[in-house]
Amino acid sequence: MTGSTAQVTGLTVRHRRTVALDAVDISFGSGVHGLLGPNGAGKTSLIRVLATVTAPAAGRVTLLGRDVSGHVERAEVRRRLGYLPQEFGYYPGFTVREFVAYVAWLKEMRTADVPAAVERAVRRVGLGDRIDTKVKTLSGGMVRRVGIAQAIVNEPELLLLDEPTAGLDPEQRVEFRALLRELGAAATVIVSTHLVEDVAAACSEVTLIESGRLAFHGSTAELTVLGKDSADDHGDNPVERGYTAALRAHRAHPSLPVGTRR
Ligand SMILES: Nc1ncnc2c1ncn2[C@@H]1O[C@H](COP(=O)(O)OP(=O)(O)OP(=O)(O)O)[C@@H](O)[C@H]1O
Repeated sequence: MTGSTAQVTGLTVRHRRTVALDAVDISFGSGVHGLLGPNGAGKTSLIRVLATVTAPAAGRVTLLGRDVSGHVERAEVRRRLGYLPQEFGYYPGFTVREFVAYVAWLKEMRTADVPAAVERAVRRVGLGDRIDTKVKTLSGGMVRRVGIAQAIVNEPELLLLDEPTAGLDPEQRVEFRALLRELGAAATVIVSTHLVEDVAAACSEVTLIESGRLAFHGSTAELTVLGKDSADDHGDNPVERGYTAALRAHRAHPSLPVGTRR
C-alpha cells in the first residue's frame, strides 16, 4: 500500500450520548476497501466523517494530505472526493443528466468539462440509455446507480460509498463490483456493505468495525486465513468465516484489533 489518502487518529464521534466511534486510528491507501460490521457498529459514522459531512467530537482527520479541520482545506477536499450517502436525496423532477450535472456544478467542475463528464459517469453505471429520463420514474436499483454516477462524476481521488449495493439486483451487483475494481485502480475507494460477497469479489482490504472500535484491518486474504485457522465454522464461505472469527476474537479481547497494519 502506498501513501495514505485518508487517515484518522483518535477519531471519536458521538451522537448525543451514544459513542459511535471511540478513539479510532486507521489509514486507507489506494485500492478498494470494504467496511464491514454489525448494525450500529459505526460504519456510516466513519464514512460521514471522511466525507466531511460530520465533524468529529475528537481526533484528527487528514484527507488527500489536508487536515480538514480548516474550512479552506475542507472545501478543497470536497471538490476531489465523491460520496454516496446511505439515504440519498435527489430532485425528482430532474433527469439523470440534469441531476448529475447539478452535482458536477456543486463540485465546481469546469463548465466546459461537465457535459462529457456527466455522460461518461452515467455510461459507467450502465444508464446511458436512460440519461434523459426523469429520476423519479426509475426503479430503486437504477436510482442507486444514479447515486453512484453523481459520486464519480468528478473522477474523485477518494470515493466513499455507503451501502452502494443495497437495492441492486444480482446482475447489477456483479457489474457494480467490476466497476469498483476499475475505480480502485486509480483511487481510494471505501465501501460500506453488509454483503461479505461484495468484499470477497471487489475489495483488496477490509476494515471491520464493531461497537465503535476497530476489530480488524488488513487484506481480504488475511481475513480469509483467519477463517481457515478458526476452530468453529460459522459462515458459508472463507471470508464469512474470517468475518466471524475476527468479530469473536475482538469480543474476547476488545483492545486488540486483529491484523492491524499501520
Ligand atoms: N443521528 C443519530 N442520533 C443518535 N444516535 C445515532 C445517530 N446516528 C447513529 N447513531 C448511533 O450511533 C451508532 C453508530 O451508528 P452508525 O449508523 O454509524 O452504524 P452503522 O455501522 O452504519 O450501522 P448500520 O449497519 O445499521 O447502517 C449506533 O449506536 C447508532 O444507533
